Order: sequence, then C-alpha cells, then structure tokens
Amino acid sequence: MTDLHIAAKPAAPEVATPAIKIAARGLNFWYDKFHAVRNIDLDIPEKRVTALIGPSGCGKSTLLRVFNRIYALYPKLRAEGEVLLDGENILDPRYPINRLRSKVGMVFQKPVPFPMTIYENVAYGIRHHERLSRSQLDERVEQALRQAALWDEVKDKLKASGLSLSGGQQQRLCIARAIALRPEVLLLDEPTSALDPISTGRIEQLVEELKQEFTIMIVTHNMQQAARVSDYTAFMYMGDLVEYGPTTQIFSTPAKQQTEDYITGRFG
Ligand SMILES: Nc1ncnc2c1ncn2[C@@H]1O[C@H](COP(=O)(O)OP(=O)(O)OP(=O)(O)O)[C@@H](O)[C@H]1O
Repeated sequence: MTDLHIAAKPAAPEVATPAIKIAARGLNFWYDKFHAVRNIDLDIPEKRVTALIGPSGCGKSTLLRVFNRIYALYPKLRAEGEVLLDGENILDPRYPINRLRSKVGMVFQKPVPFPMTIYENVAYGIRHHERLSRSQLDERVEQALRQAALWDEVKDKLKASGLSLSGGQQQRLCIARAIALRPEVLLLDEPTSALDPISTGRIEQLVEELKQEFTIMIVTHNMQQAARVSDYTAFMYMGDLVEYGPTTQIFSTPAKQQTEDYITGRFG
C-alpha cells in the first residue's frame, strides 16, 4: 500500500450501494473554441459528498457549473452530452430552469450575501418559488439558519444587514440561502478558500451534517479537506476525468500514477 500521507476518514460501512443522483454522460464543454471539459462520464451518488480535485485550470469549477446550467446565461459557452438528474437531462433546454434552480443549489468561493437583512437573504429565494404565510416563512427561515449552523449567532439580529456578518458567517448565510429552497443537490465551489481555519472547520462539519439530506459536490484545492469531508473523489487533469472512486481508495491506493503524483504534491 502506498503511503500518501493523507489520511482519508475511515469509510462508513455502506449498507447498500447508494442510488445515483446525477450522471454525466459523454459530457463536453467549450468556452467558445476552448475545450475545457472532455468527454466525462461520472455517477454522483445520492446523499454522499463527492469532491472534485485537480490542479488549477483543470476544469473543476466548469464541471460544477455545468451541473447547474449556469453557463446558459452566457453566449459562446456550449455543453454537449447529458447531465441526468434523477434520470432527466437538465441540459435539455426544455428542462425548466426554475425547476433546476429549486433542485440544485450552489454556493460560491467568495460569500456574496445580498445587500439586505439576514432574514431577507434567506426569505428572498423562498418567496420567489413559493407562496407562504408570514409564520410559515419565519419557520422556514429559522429552519434554514439552524441547518446552516448559524441560527444561534443571528437569532437576535435578523434585521441586521447580511453584510455585517464575518466572512465565515456570511458563507453559512449563503449556505442557508441555498438550502432554504430545499434543493436535492448542493454544489459547493471552494466554499472555504476565503475562510480562516475555525470557520473552515465549521463548514466542514456542516457538510458532514448536510449530507444526511442533500447530495453534495465540493470543489476543493485542499487535499486534506477532500480526504476529511468526501465519500467519493474525482481527480481531473486538463479537462479530463483521470480517476474517480471512493475517497479512501483514491487517497490510499490510486490506480493512476498521475493521481498519486497530484495527491502527494509532486505536481499541481
Ligand atoms: N469564462 C471563461 N472563458 C474562457 N475560458 C475560461 C473561462 N472560465 C474558465 N476558463 C478556462 O477553462 C479552464 C478550466 O477552468 P476552471 O475554472 O473550470 O478550472 P478549475 O479547475 O476550477 O481551476 P481553479 O482551481 O484555478 O479554480 C481553464 O483553462 C480556464 O482558463
């Protein structure tokens, strides 16, 4: 067994093979003429955490964004192939964007609260998707803030601006905003790279809790983080998916030399 110096958490015994929540099939992506993601087939298991790792520019964020069809907002960006969410191709323009937004939530690297109150940051999206009474809305906001492990810190200042919170709190507010819509999938694009170690630890703990309910994909540059939080890891290099499997296996006995070189810090 190779000693790769990064301890993946012991694998929780899988009682049953998890269902596949998202499947990429022959997925390609172009920024105009630049072929950024190449022919990817990938099965993302339900209610597990899947980490996307690889050197800068290998296509991790691009792949994550395709799973949310965000690129469709921009001209000259093009995807080919399929991304099946519960068996339905979300890249098909006929797949309603509102449905996609309510099923797949996204959190970005830099926390960007809306310039409004803490309460409104969470309530805003819910109002857009559902008609609720004031008390139902209050309940949903509280529930999302609790799930995002932020409630105790903000319950007495829900009318303060979201921008008045610390960076780590802002990121948890963004997570609350995403989960308030009760999505089934959460896409996290380097959610802790702008945070201090304590806030990072809180978000990692949160990810562990949220996977009881959500299917989570996380892009990270931090190998230890991938090993700590994820159940499955996908290693990408120059737009290709090089290797994908259980995190314990990728970090202890990777099948490809390239994967081993990357996770031991020999390149990247
Ligand atoms: N808007 C864009 N227009 C043109 N090319 C882009 C655009 N965004 C990304 N790229 C290119 O696509 C490739 C993949 O970028 P992407 O951001 O997905 O990589 P990444 O693995 O997430 O990198 P990092 O770890 O540095 O965030 C890179 O070569 C990048 O330069």
